[in-house]
Amino acid sequence: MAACRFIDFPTVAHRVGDLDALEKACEAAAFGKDHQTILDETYRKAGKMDPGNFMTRFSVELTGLLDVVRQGLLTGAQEKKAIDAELYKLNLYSKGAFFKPHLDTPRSGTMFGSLVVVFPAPHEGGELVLRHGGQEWTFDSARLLSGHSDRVAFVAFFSDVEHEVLPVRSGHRINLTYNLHFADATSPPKRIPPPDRLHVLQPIQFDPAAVREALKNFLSNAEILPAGGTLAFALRHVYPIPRMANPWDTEPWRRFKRTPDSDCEDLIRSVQERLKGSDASLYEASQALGLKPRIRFFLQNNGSDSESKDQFLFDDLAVLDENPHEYSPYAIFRTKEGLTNVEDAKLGEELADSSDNDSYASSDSSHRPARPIYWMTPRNTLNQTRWPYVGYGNEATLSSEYVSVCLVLEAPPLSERVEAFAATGTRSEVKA
Ligand SMILES: O=C(O)CCC(=O)C(=O)O
Ligand SMILES: [Fe+2]
Repeated sequence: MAACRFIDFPTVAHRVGDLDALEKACEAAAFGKDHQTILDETYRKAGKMDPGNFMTRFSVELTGLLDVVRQGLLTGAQEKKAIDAELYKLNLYSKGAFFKPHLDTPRSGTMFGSLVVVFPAPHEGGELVLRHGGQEWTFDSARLLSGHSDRVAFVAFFSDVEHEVLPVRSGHRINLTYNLHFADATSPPKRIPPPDRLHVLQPIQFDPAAVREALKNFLSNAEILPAGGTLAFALRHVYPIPRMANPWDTEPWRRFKRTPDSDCEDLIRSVQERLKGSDASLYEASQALGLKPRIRFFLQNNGSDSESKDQFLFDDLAVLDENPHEYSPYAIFRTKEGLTNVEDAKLGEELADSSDNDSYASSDSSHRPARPIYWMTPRNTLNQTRWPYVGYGNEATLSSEYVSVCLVLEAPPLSERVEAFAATGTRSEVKA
């Protein structure tokens, strides 16, 4: 059994002897790859200590940091939810240590992000570079902490943000990492206010008021879908959508399987309740504008014949008999009820459209015209699950079906929506 130690970070950070002792006490850090934990110094070179092997007086709750993180990362209903920071590791990077680009794999359905708190041991280099959606940010703890022995530097990010620690050039970079979870709904949020004069800056897409204005201006433009239409937005963050390793492995979906007499977890609702960051802002902004946003499943197919290229939006998984064969993805998703057959369309090239949902919804989707949908943010694979199947045409070919979740808005015709926007408070002007 490993010996337990008491670590006082602010002092250890400044006493060279303590730092050396800490370094010796750390183990080489491994990392997770393909469900295995491996040690590879070309990928990650750092020391680590597991939380069972040390104690510290530093409390992420008592510093008010959890509240700051909640306000900075979460919006809308999410922001009011209690979150927990689960201490994950102590990391120590000495000269030459680094950690190559990776994602922190969520370890449960409640985990949504990571928090890194860096202590004021002098160091140079060791920048944490974060990447998401083609953008890049640098968290330079060395610069933030330089000359301050009474500070910690922190960064929090969602689980779909790739990150990397650049090599430390001198000194020691010591941090604690935490897994961020949504806490059990029954436990009230820990209300510890952030310290005074601590300002949290939010990117604009996290601000529901700014998103609402942008969406309102866009839809007030008389050239945009004057007859109304369906707008779809890919979600920008990762939600716990079960993945299917192979077509026979439907176990991950079992808890969403509906039978005539058993209730099950509602996947759409659980995604909607977990919306975060810009996804939550968009949902909230659309609601505030009276646009009735919906999280829906989007199913597509890469088969070669035209029928199998069909795309659908739907809301619910199938109600199935208690028959083991019915666990097939085909049975789970092809509900054949409430499917809306859709096809990609481009703004400015709209067909005579109708905001009447029912004319496109059908129990026999192949004989109805496809409803045009306008993708406002490019489709991505963040919340997609895929399974292969053998398609039969002239020859048997291997095809795939994909299901993802997205946010869908039905824009009413121009005059109606402008009227609705006016009723939501602020005036909007129709731009010709
Ligand atoms: O040391 C850091 O800043 C990040 C560590 C990290 O990415 C991890 O432990 O997964
Ligand atoms: Fe990480």
